Amino acid sequence: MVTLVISGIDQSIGPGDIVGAFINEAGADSDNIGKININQRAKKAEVEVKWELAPKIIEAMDNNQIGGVKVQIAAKNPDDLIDKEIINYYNKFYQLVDLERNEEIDRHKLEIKYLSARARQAKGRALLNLRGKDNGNTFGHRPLVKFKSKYQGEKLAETQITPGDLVMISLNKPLNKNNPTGTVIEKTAYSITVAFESSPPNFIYNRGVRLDLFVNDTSFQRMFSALEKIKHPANEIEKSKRDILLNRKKPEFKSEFDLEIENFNHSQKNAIKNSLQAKKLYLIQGPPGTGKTLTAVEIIQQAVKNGDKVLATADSNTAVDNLLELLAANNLKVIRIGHPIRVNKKLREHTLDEIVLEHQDYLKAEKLRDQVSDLINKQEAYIYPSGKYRRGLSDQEIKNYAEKDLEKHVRGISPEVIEEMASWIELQEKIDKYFKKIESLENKAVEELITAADVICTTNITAGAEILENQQFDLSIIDEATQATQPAALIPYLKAKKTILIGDQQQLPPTVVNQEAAKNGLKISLFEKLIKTYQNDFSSLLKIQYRMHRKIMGFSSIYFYNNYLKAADSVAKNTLSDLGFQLENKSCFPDKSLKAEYPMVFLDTKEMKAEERSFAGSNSYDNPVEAEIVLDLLDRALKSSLKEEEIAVIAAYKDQVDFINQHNKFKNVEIDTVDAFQGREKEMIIFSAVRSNQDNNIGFLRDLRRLNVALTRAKRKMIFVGDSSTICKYNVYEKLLKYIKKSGFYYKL
Ligand SMILES: Nc1ncnc2c1ncn2[C@@H]1O[C@H](COP(=O)(O)OP(=O)(O)OP(=O)(O)O)[C@@H](O)[C@H]1O
Repeated sequence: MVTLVISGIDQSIGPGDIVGAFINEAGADSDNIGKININQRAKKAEVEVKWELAPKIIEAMDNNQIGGVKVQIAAKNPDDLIDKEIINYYNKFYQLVDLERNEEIDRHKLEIKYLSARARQAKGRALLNLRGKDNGNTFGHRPLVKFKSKYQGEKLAETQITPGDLVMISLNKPLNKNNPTGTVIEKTAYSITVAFESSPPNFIYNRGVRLDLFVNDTSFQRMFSALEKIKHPANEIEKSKRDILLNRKKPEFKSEFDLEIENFNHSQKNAIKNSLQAKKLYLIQGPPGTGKTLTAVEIIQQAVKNGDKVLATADSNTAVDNLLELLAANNLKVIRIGHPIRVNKKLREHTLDEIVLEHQDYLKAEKLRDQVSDLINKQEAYIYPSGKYRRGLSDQEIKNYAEKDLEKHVRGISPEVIEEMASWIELQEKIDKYFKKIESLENKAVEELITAADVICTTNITAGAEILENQQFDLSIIDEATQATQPAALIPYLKAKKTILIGDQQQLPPTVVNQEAAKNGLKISLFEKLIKTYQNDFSSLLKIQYRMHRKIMGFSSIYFYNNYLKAADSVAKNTLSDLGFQLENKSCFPDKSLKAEYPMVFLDTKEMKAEERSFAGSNSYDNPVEAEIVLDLLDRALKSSLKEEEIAVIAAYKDQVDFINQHNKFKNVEIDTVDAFQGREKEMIIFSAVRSNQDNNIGFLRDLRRLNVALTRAKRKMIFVGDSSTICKYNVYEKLLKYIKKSGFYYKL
């Protein structure tokens, strides 16, 4: 039941009139109507009606008459009229985003609250005793402030705060909710420069301000806005995309058309063609190295040829830049939107902030800015009409008195002061006009550029930025779609008539910090949700990969891709020997495992004492013996002519990454976690599984998507180091071991 509120009734109206009107005018049945409460004093009545009938009654009765009296009628709670499944979706994701938001805020706030300022500085997440100085404007006239130590010539403390981070500035009260936030755009040993969206409060120029790494709340607000659109779609596009999301409507195809494309393999062509023929939605699953980005760019190019306006997004700035680089190389009219500091330097010329600098209207606005600054200088010569001087006179009154050429004081203000204030006010009026003109010229320039572009390239979150608010697109294409949470991907999804999502649900899902949010569904990407419904009719799989030797690919193909994945001829047989890699034929284990003829290797520590360790208070693990094995392998490989840049070490746990890093002497060998390596590749990868215990506990190695990512980063050689007696108690790892024993090299240390 839904409660409807009828307003405007008078004393003559009783329950019978209401029921009668509902039956006669709205076709209701008396069974559909429940309790009726009339409040004569408030001239209102509350009536319970069946949910299905409520919209019909509102439509028929609002501004209609009951018992000859005109009434208004609406739902007591408008959300009650929305379908349960829509409200449930909205409520669920609203709560999950809220949990995530609070977790991020709490983490920072807790640390700010419980750590002393010095301790937080020592952790690298705060800088103390600073002093801000105006440093002009940059990028679209965002005010810039440069912070240095308040002690002249003193270096800043070591910090993890880097350009692109969001920081909060405070003076004595780091938890005050009105503290301004800004983006770091430059950092040197002596200074850190922050761009603000609007003029920051004056206190930041005091001595002794503090700068803290903080949360980017805008991201969360944009996700909330996208969710609001699910509940209240503002147009047909949002409504139809919402219905597809919730499986209330099928996406459909347009009529067939011929497409001539070269240089793409069969599965790519298929995906491109289907994507172009899809009316509202298409999903492309691209296993590692299968040309997802290249396929996306071809779709965009074809769509633009057909006159479409395209929004191209991904979750991370790096992935957006990858798209941008290819799009720009294909001579498309593309604009990158986002803070230039977060855009790769090579590609900054494509950012809106740079392109706008050449626009006629923007140049005009710049000239006006010069003129306005002259006016501001002039204004300084006059008395500012503060309360003390104006004594309650309004601007207009001051101007009127000045015109009268007064000879006497007014309210104790001398005629000279009145005249000065009037001059100040007149100049201010001119300045305001100039600024209005400047703003409208700048807005016009930005709008013209965005309207004229074929492709707008930005992150999922920034697709929700204000400057794109009124833009609608024919197509939005979301790369890396399995790494974005649903509320983030909904932002570009809801902005276009059609959306193509490209990703791989067999690789790592989005990062979610709040455990409850993760457990309740925030880790399930939009791609993963949609492919469950639309896999058969509206998705394609890319089947040829251009990265790995076929034996490196083999296990992943069998286990994660139903054996559909094939290695392109150009890579299928690539080994380390093609890189001029040579070994002396020694029988030590590193040499044996580095032999080019074995692309896939398992070094088993089960008979060694190679136990994992975990430090109190840490939920991470390291394994010093495995680390030593890894370092031996590195040493040998580099002595045998492999380059440091060609090798990476991936460890399953952060503590192991840190441990290996501490003992590694090769600066350019990258050592990192699986999660950090998603989307990357190297000629050779050494993987340290870390877990080795009596309880066969393998922790988050149980998420097999992590295993899939780890196994698919190497082009020519993949060495797996681990304790089979712990990890191979799990079926997949046992199968992996069997696979390597059969088609690679297995060695018991
Ligand atoms: N049809 C093709 N013919 C030849 N090379 C191709 C083809 N398709 C893709 N490639 C190559 O494969 C490599 C991987 O392509 P791309 O970066 O687009 O893949 P991806 O699926 O996005 O990779 P990742 O899994 O790392 O995200 C690139 O070097 C690309 O040039």
